[in-house]
Amino acid sequence: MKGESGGSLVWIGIATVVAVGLFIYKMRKTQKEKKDTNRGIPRGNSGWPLLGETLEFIASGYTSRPVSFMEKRKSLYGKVFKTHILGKGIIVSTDAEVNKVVLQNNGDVFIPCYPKSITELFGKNSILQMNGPVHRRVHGLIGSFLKSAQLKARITRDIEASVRHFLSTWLENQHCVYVQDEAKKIAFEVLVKLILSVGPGEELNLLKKEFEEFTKGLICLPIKLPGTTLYKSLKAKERLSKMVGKMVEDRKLRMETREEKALPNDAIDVLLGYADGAKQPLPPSDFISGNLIEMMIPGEETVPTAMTLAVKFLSDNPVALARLLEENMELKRQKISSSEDYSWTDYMSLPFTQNVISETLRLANIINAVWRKALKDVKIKGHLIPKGWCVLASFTSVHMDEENYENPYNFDPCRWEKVGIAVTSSTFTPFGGGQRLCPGLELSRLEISIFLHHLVTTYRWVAEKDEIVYFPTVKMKSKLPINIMPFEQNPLIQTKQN
Ligand code: HEM
Repeated sequence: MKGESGGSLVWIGIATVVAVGLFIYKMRKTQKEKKDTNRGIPRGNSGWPLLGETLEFIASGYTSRPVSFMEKRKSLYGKVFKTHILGKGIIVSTDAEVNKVVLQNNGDVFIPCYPKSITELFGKNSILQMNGPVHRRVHGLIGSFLKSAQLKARITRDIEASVRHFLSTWLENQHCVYVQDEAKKIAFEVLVKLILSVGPGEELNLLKKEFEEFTKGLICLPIKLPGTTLYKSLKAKERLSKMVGKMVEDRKLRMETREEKALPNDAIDVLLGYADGAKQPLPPSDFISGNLIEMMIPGEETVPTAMTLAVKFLSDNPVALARLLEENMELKRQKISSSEDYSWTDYMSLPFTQNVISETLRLANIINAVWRKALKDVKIKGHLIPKGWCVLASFTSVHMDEENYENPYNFDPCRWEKVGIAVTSSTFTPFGGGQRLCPGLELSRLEISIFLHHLVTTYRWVAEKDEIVYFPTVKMKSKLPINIMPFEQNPLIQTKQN
């Protein structure tokens, strides 16, 4: 009896301490929030001690409406609010105008601030962590290379070759293929050729193997102990750096002995030309190889995801698919009758196809937001973002806002007919904006366009049931299996020919 009552007293004591602790914490929090609101810091909730609102944030990523976390807070506090996620107090903006100001004030007011696993893996030389003149120089070099006329003709042929090659293997696999895997094979091959001039073969396979291990660590717990994802990922990055570093060193030697200055052939040449005109010393090889490895990420992540989701949305929307097919068949017929090769412009001027790509990028939200840190106190539309705070500019919220898009959850490529081919605007930012606007924007559109053209004019397909998952990155849960049959059996085409 005595023992039991003693035990109860201990529990009552613990409960009292916890209750008093929580009361004091809540009091302090309320006082701090009042002070923050008086200063002009957006309203919001910092959630539980240490955890903040992280669990709710992550849980929303596992639902079919990942934007629900933002929507709930937007309805309580307005379009710009305060929260505490992933170990940081942050200000979230779901407002297109605020996002625009954040994107356009890169370097002097805002600098990128990414989760620890990403900064750890990318290292200090990453373009995502560069600022000021070095960033402008590297961004400019990559951007002009990707837009150069000489590259446009070559890359169009390279993408066509990869797409045709992989599509031709599809019927070998008992007519069932996983679109996500196939899209990764195509996009990685294209990008590695563009960046390192490495074509199909053993070297490419080894790079792909190491690269897959490396990207697994991009979003994971920041624990660097043997056996953890981050540790394995860092080891893969070391091996990749060795391989790519050797290619850079070989190229440097070849460049030194070359008499005439040639136009850059790949991204190695581009970054080795860093010092040209800028009167700066050549950056060390690990700077160059780190940036080259980083540039390969869209080959494994963003571009294949866009290709896969375009197939998913089209499979669910036969009317849009029929219009896409009609437009692409017309181009194919023209090319067959004139015996001309396809050009960059042929693919980029297919209006409905480009609208399908815009709508896919809007609805898929592959890069759902960018993270920035304020270098000084900044006031945007009356909201104070204090020095040192992070701001998350949510692209998903803007893309899924009824104020910006009618029936935002519908896949409707026709909505873009009113605005023309959308590149980027304050309410459409799949490729970011301002000084960090993605330099691979046009290349991505071209690649998706070539893939869709050859897919719809080569095969018809029936997609198996699958769903999109949004966390940690956008993916198809079962890699989007489809059952394909050759184009001749396509009833849509037969109708057209009759
Ligand atoms: C559908 C495909 C793609 C999407 C959705 C995408 C999206 C983005 C976004 C949102 C940013 C801005 C990040 C920020 O502001 O912090 C960005 C930056 C960047 N992207 Fe892409 N991207 C894609 C494809 C590509 C491709 C194919 C390449 C290159 C070969 C590429 C290279 C880059 C680079 C180098 C940056 C860094 C720019 C800088 O910080 O100055 N991206 N991308």
